[in-house]
Amino acid sequence: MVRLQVRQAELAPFAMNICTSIVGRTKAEVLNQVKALVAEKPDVLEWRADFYEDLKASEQVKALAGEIREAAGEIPVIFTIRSEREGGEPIQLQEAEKVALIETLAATGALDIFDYELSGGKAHIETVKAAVQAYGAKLLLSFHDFDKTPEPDVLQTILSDCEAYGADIGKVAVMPHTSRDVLQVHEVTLAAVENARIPLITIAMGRLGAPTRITGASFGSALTFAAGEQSSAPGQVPLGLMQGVQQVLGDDAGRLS
Ligand SMILES: O=C1C[C@@](O)(C(=O)O)C[C@@H](O)[C@@H]1O
Repeated sequence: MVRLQVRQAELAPFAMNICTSIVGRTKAEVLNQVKALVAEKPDVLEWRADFYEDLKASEQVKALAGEIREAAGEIPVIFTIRSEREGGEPIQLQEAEKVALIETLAATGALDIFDYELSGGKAHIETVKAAVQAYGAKLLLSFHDFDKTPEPDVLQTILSDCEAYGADIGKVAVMPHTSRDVLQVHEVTLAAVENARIPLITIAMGRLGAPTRITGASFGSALTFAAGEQSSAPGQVPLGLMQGVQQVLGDDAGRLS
C-alpha cells in the first residue's frame, strides 16, 4: 500500500492526513480563509478555485496562487477546479482554457498537487500531466458522482484508470444511498490498494457516508477532507473534530485502550 507522504505520515496506517478547502469567491475571502485555516494546521490545503469569481483573469489567479503559497508555508496545496458536472461551481472557462490555466499555474511552482478529473478525457489528461510533472508537482486524477455509488467493478476500474493514466494520486467521491453502498466503497478501496502503486483517496459523501471520512485509513484511503469555514462537499466533519479523532486513531499514546 502506498501512503500519501505529507506531514503526518507517521500516523499511518491507522489515521489519515486531513485536507481542508479554501472556497472564497473574492481575493480577500480566499486570503482570509487561508490565514484562518493555516492557523488550524491542516495537513493539506485545497484551493477550490471553481468558487473564485474571476478564473478568466489568469494573471490575477497566478498572483493569488503565489499569495496562497506564501501564507500556506510548508503545508502542501492542491489546486482544484471542480466541474459543475462533478459537483463544482459554475465557471466561465471551457475545458481547454482550464487546462491552459493549469499549465500556467504549474509553471509558477506555487502549488504542489493539481486535481484534474478523469472525465476531462485522455488528451487533456496528457497535457495536464506533462505540465504538472515537468515542474515537480503531482497529478491527482479524480472522479465524483454526487447522485449515486457506481457498481464496485466500475469503481475499481476508475481507480485503476487513475494510475493507468499516469496519476500520482487517485481519488473517488461518490454518493451512497444505502449502508451497502458505504461498505462497497470500503471494500473496493481495500481491494484496490493491494495492487495500486499510488496513494488512493476514497470517499462516500453525505451523512450516510461520513464514517468513510473518519475510518478510511483502516481500508487504505490516504486522505480525508474536513470542513473549514465552509464545507466543500456534503458530509464533511469540522476540521477541529476530525483532527482530534485522527490523532487518537493514529497515535500510540494509549488513548485507545
Ligand atoms: O474531491 C474532493 C472531495 C470532496 O468532494 C469531498 O467529498 O470531501 C471535497 C472536494 O473539495 C474535493 O475536491
